[in-house]
Amino acid sequence: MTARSTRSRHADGLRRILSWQWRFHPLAFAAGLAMSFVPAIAGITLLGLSGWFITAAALAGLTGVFLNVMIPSALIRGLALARTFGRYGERLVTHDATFRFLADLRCRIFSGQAREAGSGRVWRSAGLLGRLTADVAALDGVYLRLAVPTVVAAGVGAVVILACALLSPSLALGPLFALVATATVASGLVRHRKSADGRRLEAAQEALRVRTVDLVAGRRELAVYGGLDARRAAILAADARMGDAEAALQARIVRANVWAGFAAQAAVTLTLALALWLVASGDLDLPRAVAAVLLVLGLPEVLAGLIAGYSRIGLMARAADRATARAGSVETAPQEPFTLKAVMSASGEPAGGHDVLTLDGVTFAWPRAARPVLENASLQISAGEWVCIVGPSGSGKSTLASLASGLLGPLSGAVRLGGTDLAALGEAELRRRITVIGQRPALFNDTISANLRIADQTASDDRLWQALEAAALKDRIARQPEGLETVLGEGGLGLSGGEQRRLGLARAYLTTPDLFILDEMTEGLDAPTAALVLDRFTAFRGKAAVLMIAHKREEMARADRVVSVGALQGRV
Ligand SMILES: Nc1ncnc2c1ncn2[C@@H]1O[C@H](COP(=O)(O)OP(=O)(O)OP(=O)(O)O)[C@@H](O)[C@H]1O
Repeated sequence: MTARSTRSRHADGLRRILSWQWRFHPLAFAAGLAMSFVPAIAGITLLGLSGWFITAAALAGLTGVFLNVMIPSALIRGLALARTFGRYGERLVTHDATFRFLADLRCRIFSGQAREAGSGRVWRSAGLLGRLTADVAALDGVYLRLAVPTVVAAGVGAVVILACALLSPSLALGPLFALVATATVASGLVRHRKSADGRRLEAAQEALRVRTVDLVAGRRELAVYGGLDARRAAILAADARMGDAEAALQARIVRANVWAGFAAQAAVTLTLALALWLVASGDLDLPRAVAAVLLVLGLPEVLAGLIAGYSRIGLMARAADRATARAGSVETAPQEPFTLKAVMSASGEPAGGHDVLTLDGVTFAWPRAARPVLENASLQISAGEWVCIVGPSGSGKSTLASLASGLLGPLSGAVRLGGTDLAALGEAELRRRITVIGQRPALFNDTISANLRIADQTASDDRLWQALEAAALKDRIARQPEGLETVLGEGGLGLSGGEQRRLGLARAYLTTPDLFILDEMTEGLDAPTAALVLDRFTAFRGKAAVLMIAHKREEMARADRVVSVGALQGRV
C-alpha cells in the first residue's frame, strides 16, 4: 500500500467519524463549536481591553485628559463573567455532544462486531473486546481535541489578526506568524502520526492485557507446572515496552510543545518590537500598543490546545480506521426485522416444511486454516428427531454445532431453522428457539439461583428446583445450608467438574426451544450419573429436536439417527 493511499485512508477514518457525529447530532455538534468561541474570544479580548484600559487610565491620570471609565470597566466585568460561564458552558455542551455520539457509535461497533462474529469472518476474544473499548475511548478526542481546537484556533487567530491590523496593519504580522508556525508544527505531528511508537504502544498495551488475563485464568496450571515466573517476566516485558513507547511518544509531544511555545513567544516579541517602533514613530498611541501586545500574548493559550490534540492524532486515526471499518458493516448490512409470520405458518408448523434444522451445502474454514473444516455438508433434522453426530477428534463436530447454532456463519451454503436462514433471524429469536449445551458451561461468581436465572429471569424457585432435578443435581444443592442462594466461586468453584456441567444442564432446562444442540453432554460424568442425566433429558426434551455431538455408545443408543461428520460431506 502506498504512503498516499494509507494517508488518505487515515484521513478518511477521522473524516467519517466527524461526519457521523455531525449527522447523528448536528445541533449538539454546532452548539459545541459555537460555545467554544465564547471563552476563547472573551479571554483574549479581556486581556487586550484590560491592557488598554490600565495604560489609558494611567496616562489620563498623568495628563489630566478625560477618560470615560464606566464603559470599559463594565465591559471588563462582562468579559470576565463571559469567560468563566462560557468555559463551563463549553465543557458541558462539547462533552455532551461527544458522549451522546460515542454512546451511538459504541452500539454500532458492537452490533457490527456481533454480525461479523455470526458470519464466521472473525471470532470473539478478550483482546478484540479490549481493542474495541480502547478505540471508542480514543475517539472521544476526535471532536474534543481535534475539531474544536482547530476551528477555535483558526477563528480566534483570524479575530486577533484582524484586531491587530485595525490598530495598525503591520501589527498583523505577529499573530499571523504565530498561527502559521503553530499550523506547521501541527502538520508535522500529522505527518508523523504513523510513526512506529504509536503502533508499538498499542501492541504493548494489548500484550499486557492478554498476558495478564492469561496469568489470572491459568494460574493453577502455571503454579502446578512451574510456569508462573516465565509468565510474570512476559508481563513485565510488555509493561516495559509500553513504558518505552509511551516515553517516545511523550518526547515527540514535548518537542512539539517547545516549538509551538517558541513560535508564540517569537510572535509576542515581534509584536512588542513593532508596537514600540510604531509608538516611537508616533503612528500608534501607547494604550493601543499595549492592547495589541496583550492580544497576541493571549494567543498561545488558544494554540496550545491545538498542539495537545494533534499530538495524539496517530492513536485517534488508527482507532477511527478500525471503528469505522467495523461500524461500517452495520450501515450496509441488511437490517431485516424478525417477523414471526416469516418463520411460522398459520398452523404453527415451520413454514419451510417439517424440517427443524437444515444444513444445505455448508462450507466453513477457520481463518488462516490451510483447508476448510467442513465442505459442502448437508443435514436435515425433522421436528422431534434426535440425531447424533460422530467422527474422529478434530473432524469438525464442534464446528458443525457452532454453525447449526448460529455462533458461526458458513462461508457458503445455508443453515436454516424452520426454513428461515439463521442470518435472517433476530438474535433474541434465535436464542429462544435453539438451546446450546456446550462442553464447559460458563459459571459466574454468584448464587446458584442467579447462575440459573441467566436463562430465564422470571423463573420461580420451584422451576429452578425442577430444572435441578432434571439435571440430577437437586439433592446435591438441597444439602447446601443456603440452598439456591449458595454462592459459587469464580468459574463455579465449590462444585466438582461433573456438578458444574449438570448445573449448566439445569440452566438449559429453563428454556423451551425447538432444537437442543448438545456437545458431549455426558463428558466427565460416571456411568450411572451419565445414564440418569440422559434419562432425565429424554423425558424433559418433550417435542424438541436434538442435535447431539457424541462419543459414547450410551448417547448414540438414544438417537433416532447416527451420522458421521464425513457422511454429511458425501465422504463415507
Ligand atoms: N477457534 C478456532 N480457530 C481455529 N481453528 C479451530 C478453532 N476451533 C477449532 N479449530 C480447528 O478446526 C478443526 C475442527 O475442530 P472441532 O473442534 O470442530 O473438532 P471436533 O470434531 O469437535 O474435535 P473433538 O472431538 O476433539 O472435540 C480442528 O482442526 C481445529 O484445530
